Amino acid sequence: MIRFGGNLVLLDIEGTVSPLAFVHDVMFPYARKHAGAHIERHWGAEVISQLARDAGTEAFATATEAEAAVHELMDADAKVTGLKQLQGMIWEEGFRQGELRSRIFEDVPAALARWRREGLGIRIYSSGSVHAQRLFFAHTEHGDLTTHLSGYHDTTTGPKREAASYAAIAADCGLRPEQILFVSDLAEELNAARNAGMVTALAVRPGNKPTPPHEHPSIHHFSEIALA
Ligand SMILES: CSCCC(=O)C(=O)COP(=O)(O)O
Ligand SMILES: [Mg+2]
Repeated sequence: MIRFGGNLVLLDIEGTVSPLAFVHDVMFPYARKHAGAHIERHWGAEVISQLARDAGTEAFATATEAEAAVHELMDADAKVTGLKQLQGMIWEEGFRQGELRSRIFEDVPAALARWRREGLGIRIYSSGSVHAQRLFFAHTEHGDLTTHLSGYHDTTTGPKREAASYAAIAADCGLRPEQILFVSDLAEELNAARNAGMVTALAVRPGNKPTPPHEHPSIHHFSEIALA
């Protein structure tokens, strides 16, 4: 049990709120399958230029070349801004057409409601774009959960393994880092958050990869987070 005396819970998505398998076996394949057609429809858009920068080139000569770059970046599970924005745009179509519905762990809706009742702010920090995060929480198997959330952060704030990103989030929240509890499945992200001064907890969820030795308290269920 974690007794938290602060003001805001900051949550990662993959491996914390949602099973790793859902993101990797449903959402990523959906983006991969529709990338080519999406790139062709949005040829010339800023997201394609950003994608080219992510891929280390000035510009793509053809949509086929851009699609190949998407596949290569996705093979490496690259958490880069252009790819994440493009994925978000593709998922938007899936969510709106009812082909995608976010799978989240059973304890999440009740915990979000309880924390909000108790006066805690709840924000998300994920590599997925803010646009994708909003869609993800608006279309869950448990309904629209966005009413519980007070803010969203993605890689445009900074990489998730750098302390400066967490300092920037705290500043954006108008809070000191120690007033924020960050929950993630990755020790590297938690180390960065702790280096910025945040309180941390490792989410141990079914299907997560084993975590190397670390010094963060572990939780298996969000009911293990209680107000001090
Ligand atoms: C909006 S759900 C998709 C999440 C995503 O694209 C991703 O890479 C997962 O990263 P996280 O930081 O949530 O572990
Ligand atoms: Mg994660």
